[in-house]
Amino acid sequence: MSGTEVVVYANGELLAAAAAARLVTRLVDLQTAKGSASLVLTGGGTGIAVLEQLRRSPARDAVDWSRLDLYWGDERFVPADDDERNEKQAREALLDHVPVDPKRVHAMAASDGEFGDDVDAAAAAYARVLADNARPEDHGDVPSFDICLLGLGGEGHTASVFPESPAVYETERSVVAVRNCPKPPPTRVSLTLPAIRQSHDVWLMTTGEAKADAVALALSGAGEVQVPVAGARGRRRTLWLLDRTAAGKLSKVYLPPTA
Ligand SMILES: O=C(O)[C@H](O)[C@@H](O)[C@H](O)[C@H](O)COP(=O)(O)O
Repeated sequence: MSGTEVVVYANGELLAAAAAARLVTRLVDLQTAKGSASLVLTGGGTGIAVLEQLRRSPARDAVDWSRLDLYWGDERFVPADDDERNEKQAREALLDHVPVDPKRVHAMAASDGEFGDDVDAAAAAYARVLADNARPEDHGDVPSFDICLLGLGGEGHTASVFPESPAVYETERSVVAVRNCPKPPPTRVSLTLPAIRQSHDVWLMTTGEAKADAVALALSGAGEVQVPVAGARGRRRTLWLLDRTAAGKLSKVYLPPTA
């Protein structure tokens, strides 16, 4: 049974810097223990801010970037050079500045890629990428990601899994196409909650008062259909990294003791 932990930071910038520091430490520990590590990246302002802080970190290159397997939790189904692409934002923020192994960077297809505008084919192809990278000890078609980074929306979405959406009801497939997404761009590819739950660690990172209700609902036992982020749990650990405003509606038990 995984443990849920909540850490609250004074502001969003401190959250991003601290999350980047946590990532360096955790990735180095994993690589020391087992020779490699796997990390699922997220889109969104907080997720990209963490990558930017990681690029600027003096400890950045303690990570052996050549032994890191990189995936995405979701992707906007737009052309590869579209600024809305999570992959493009991640490359500009970090990946183009560190010596990752291109064979170990597993991006989701773009709408001008090999599948054209067929978002279902793009989703199915990514499911095959996950299956190809799963090992026997993963007991299925999805790797047991070491760390899955996720953001969340004010109505409780995570990745591109939205409340009451077809994606949130998916129990079999690991990756699905998302259409008419409430958050633009409207067409996306996303891991499903069962795939996210393959992760050893899930880190939920968010800031801002607009997220406070979703955070409080998810941490007070809300169901995943209405609050999908409530279903984003790690097998070993579920870590919530929040700024004070996003934590503003949590019961005192989660908040740091007042100084
Ligand atoms: O591709 C996406 O849009 C993200 O994966 C999405 O799930 C994001 O993480 C949240 O919407 C939070 O975004 P913000 O951090 O910008 O609020």
